[in-house]
Amino acid sequence: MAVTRKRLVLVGNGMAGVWAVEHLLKLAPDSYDITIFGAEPHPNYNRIMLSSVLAGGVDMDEIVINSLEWYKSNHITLYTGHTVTAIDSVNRTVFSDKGVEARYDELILATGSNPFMLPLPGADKEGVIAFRDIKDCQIMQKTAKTYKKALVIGGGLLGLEAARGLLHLGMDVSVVHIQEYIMERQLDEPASIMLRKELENQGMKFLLKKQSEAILGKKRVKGLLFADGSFAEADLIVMAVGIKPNIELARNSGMEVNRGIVVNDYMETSIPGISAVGECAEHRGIAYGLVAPLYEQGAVLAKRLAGLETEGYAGSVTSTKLKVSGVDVFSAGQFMEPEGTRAMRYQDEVDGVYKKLVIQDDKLIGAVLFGDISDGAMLFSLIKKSENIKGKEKEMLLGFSPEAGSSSQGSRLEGMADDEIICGCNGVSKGAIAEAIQSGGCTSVGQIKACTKASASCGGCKPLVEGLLHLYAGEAAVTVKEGICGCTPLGRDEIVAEIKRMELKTVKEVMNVLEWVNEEGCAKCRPSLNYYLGMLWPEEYIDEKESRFTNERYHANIQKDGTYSVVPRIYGGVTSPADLKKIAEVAEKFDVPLVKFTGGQRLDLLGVKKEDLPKMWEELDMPSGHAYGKTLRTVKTCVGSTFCRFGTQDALAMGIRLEKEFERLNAPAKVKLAVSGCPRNCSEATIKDFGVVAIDGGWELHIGGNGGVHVRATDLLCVVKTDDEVVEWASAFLQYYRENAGWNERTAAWVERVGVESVKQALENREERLALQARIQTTLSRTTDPWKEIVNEPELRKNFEPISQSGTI
Ligand SMILES: Cc1cc2nc3c(=O)[nH]c(=O)nc-3n(C[C@H](O)[C@H](O)[C@H](O)COP(=O)(O)OP(=O)(O)OC[C@H]3O[C@@H](n4cnc5c(N)ncnc54)[C@H](O)[C@@H]3O)c2cc1C
Ligand SMILES: NC(=O)c1ccc[n+]([C@@H]2O[C@H](COP(=O)([O-])OP(=O)(O)OC[C@H]3O[C@@H](n4cnc5c(N)ncnc54)[C@H](O)[C@@H]3O)[C@@H](O)[C@H]2O)c1
Ligand code: SF4
Ligand code: FES
Repeated sequence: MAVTRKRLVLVGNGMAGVWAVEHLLKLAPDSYDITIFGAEPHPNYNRIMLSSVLAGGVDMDEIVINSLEWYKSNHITLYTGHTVTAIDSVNRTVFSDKGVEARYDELILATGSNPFMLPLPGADKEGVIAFRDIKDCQIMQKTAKTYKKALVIGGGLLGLEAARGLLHLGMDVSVVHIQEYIMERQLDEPASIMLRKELENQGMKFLLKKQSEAILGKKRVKGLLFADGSFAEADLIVMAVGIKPNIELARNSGMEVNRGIVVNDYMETSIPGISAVGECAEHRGIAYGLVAPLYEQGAVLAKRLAGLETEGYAGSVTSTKLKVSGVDVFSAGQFMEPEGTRAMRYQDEVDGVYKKLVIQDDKLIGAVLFGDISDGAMLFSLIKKSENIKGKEKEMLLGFSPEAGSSSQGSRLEGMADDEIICGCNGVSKGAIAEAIQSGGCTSVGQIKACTKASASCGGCKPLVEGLLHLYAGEAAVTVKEGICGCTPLGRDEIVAEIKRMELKTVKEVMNVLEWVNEEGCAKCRPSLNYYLGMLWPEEYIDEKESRFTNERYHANIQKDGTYSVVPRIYGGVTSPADLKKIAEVAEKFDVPLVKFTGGQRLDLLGVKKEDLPKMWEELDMPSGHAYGKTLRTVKTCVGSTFCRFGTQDALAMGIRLEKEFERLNAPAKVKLAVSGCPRNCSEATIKDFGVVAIDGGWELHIGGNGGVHVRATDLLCVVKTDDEVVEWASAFLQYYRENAGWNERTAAWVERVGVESVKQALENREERLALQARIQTTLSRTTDPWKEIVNEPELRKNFEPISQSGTI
């Protein structure tokens, strides 16, 4: 006997509704005759990816999720370009604006949201648009061909992604934001400031604390007037100031509505037979504006419509990732430290990294990451699981260690339930990915992406997808080599080789010739190119100061309160009464709040105002200790044979000689040395990048050590007899590291990656060593003391003057 199918009508051919239908078809393929109405003239597409279309990463035809063929093969009647204008819930019928009527047994409303348009005088002028659909995207692409100036109102996720896209299209873009800092709904102040600076580096401008008052122009927009009387020119205004759920149809049909269409845990509205899902739905007082919740809602709805048991929808914890190439920002859960919570922060201005974790009752409830978001997906999973994290807080803040990380991540992934969502953007569960690997034969992230769509949108889930690949494919997993950042598919070695081969001499030239995706580059590639060019062309390359981080630009370490610390060089940790007096006098004169000995045997003057830096350096008249940059930091020594009864060699003289030899050396990452006068090793030389330990009749030379978060003991490189040999080997090692490591790669990670044997082999031939030594000498001969340079150069001193209102720290 033929089964009678029920009639299912979906209003809204967008991501939420069609996903629920797709899921239903999997659970109960023969239960319903399905009709879909969509106001837009397209099949269902990935709205998220409009940002990537605008920014040039993806073509419009690549963002279609369900082709017309899909609707056909699933026997779905599709009415595109039809807006449903009325529902007769008594006779269970819907009516479209083009005269189509459709009867239903079950009706799903998935009408999404409308962009909120500020009701400003002049908002109806030509050139004033939102950013919500394909049409808006096409208008922006067309406008950029003839017009120059764009204003984006709203510095939230959407506004910033729109602004980045418009920059890519060649427009001059300013973001008008009502608050003091951007993305305040997702970020705290430090992360927001770091983000703004990075976007400014990419060419975006900001008008902060601006209340828009009127849009000026005749037929077409000419500019925007602000409440403070100021004015900004514009040929295009994009409003991105939030969204409001599209509830008109529901309201007019007598359904209970609030901000959204009110639904219960089973996505049922107040009228029997009518459900709502996605951005239009309000569940327990929340109407979401992201895709991840709609997959969770859609799964519950599909189960119920399929007649299966479901626990119901309990609400979603959300995370966001800004989709701007070259900028890594992540935010999840409650990031603003509500009462009864404690926060842990990590800020590294040298590498441009900021992390904040918010903890309540030993559970992670929120996180903000900037610069390094590789742990975002893992942290988000912990937030969702509400797992007890006592004792693991530091590991989480400082990053799941690369060595231990794979195994600890592996066990975490193993412990995840099969239905846990790994890719929030595309609703892909752990089980679906595992199946793609185990049954589908996927052996790379690319194949998993093609097979399941996981990692195809914002890319935030990629570390987890990679983790699952390694977990289930083991040695068969193919890790595809990645570019140094989102601006290029080229890796470090290819870039260095091309710079050499084509004799590229400036950062801009490298970006142009090697076809960077972002013309301006990003916080990762700009400083690394600056380093590679300086390393390859030491005699002609002029360092690009703007490619360096704050600390290296100001030659002082920025502190959490925005002041700086000053560390003069004290060779080998040996000072004199005269120098100590000078330091004390300067500290007193400039009211330095704290004077402290560092772990590297120097004196740190903390809490110095930026404008005082040049005057202090002038009065100190000592070389910079480079306590801030990717360069030689300190050479720690013990007293050695000069005073110690165990000492076999003069560790002090050796330490001072090495520090004088290599001070100011530019390196891929910071470099620390130490010299001990006997194997008791009081200067801890075996956790330094280059450690020298005296033995009877000579020196042991050690490499690749590290203290800090991921402690690594050194490997023994060789044993030498004379002091000159120590310097020769140290020179050769440091230059070989400079020429072969990736930017920002400490010697410990580098030695681990390439293997100590390969380093030994590269250095064993004396001729090679001398050639390396000659090259490091060339580099060192070009360096100057940065403090002196600034003290003697009035133009450079100006950079330290107090900042203007829109200036940066
Ligand atoms: C540019 C952009 C980038 C985004 N990036 C992200 C991101 O990175 N991550 C993230 O999580 N979220 C992102 N979002 C948000 C995400 O796209 C939405 O959360 C998601 O699309 C909501 O899906 P929905 O189906 O509820 O609504 P929609 O996608 O808006 O779909 C609703 C559909 O219903 C149609 N419709 C409305 N009323 C009627 C009617 N009466 N009759 C017929 N059809 C009707 C509409 O035309 C629309 O096509 C982004 C949004 C935009 C605009
Ligand atoms: N990467 C992503 O996850 C992503 C990307 C794009 C859009 N989206 C989603 O799309 C939706 C829309 O994004 P959105 O950024 O418009 O919404 P939003 O509500 O997140 O941000 C709007 C921003 O506009 C600012 N604003 C409000 N009124 C203003 C005014 N008069 N002048 C200047 N600024 C003003 C607010 O302070 C806020 O920061 C959101 O739900 C968002 O989550 C997500
Ligand atoms: S390392 Fe040896 S020489 Fe140096 S202080 Fe310690 S015991 Fe003395
Ligand atoms: S979470 Fe965005 S692509 Fe997977």
